[in-house]
Amino acid sequence: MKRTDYISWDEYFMGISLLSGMRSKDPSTQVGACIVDKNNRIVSIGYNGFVNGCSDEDFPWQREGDFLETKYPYVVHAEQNAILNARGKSLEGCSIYVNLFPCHDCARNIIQSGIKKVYYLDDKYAETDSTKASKYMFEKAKVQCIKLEASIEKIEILFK
Ligand SMILES: O=c1[nH]c(=O)n([C@H]2C[C@H](O)[C@@H](COP(=O)(O)O)O2)cc1CO
Ligand SMILES: [Zn+2]
Repeated sequence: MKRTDYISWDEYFMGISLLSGMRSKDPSTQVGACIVDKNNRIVSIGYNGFVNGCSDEDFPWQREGDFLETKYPYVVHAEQNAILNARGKSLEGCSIYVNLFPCHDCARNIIQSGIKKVYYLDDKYAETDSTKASKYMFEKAKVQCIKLEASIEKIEILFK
């Protein structure tokens, strides 16, 4: 008889996004993204981090202050890293799993890459203009946004 406590596809892919987000050095918000094709094959993964060549030792993780002294001009968002990590492979008809609702810049890139579904968990910036713009564009571009209700509280990964 088969196991009954196995994780669902949604839990698996969102779990991979959350695990990828654990690689992020951002002290305030860790985001992970996992792009999956129609056959449930993982096409690409990413998390938020500074651009190549810009070391975490030299660049600031600050949120406030002079723009150039904050993380914002230097950090690549998880969704965009996932899209770029696909290295030009077609993402047409794919889905993206991301633990935080995408900002307007990620939304533009998601739409242009041909991704048709966005699965997310948290929408903590729902009140911002950026998120409002994302939702408006997703709606117009017919990209479906699906909030995954946490069916399980945690997934434990044991190394021993
Ligand atoms: O779509 C997104 N994808 C993504 O990777 N991020 C990252 C960029 C930053 O490192 C962090 C947001 O930082 P903060 O919550 O401190 O403003 O999350 C943020 C968003 C949306 O805000
Ligand atoms: Zn973004």
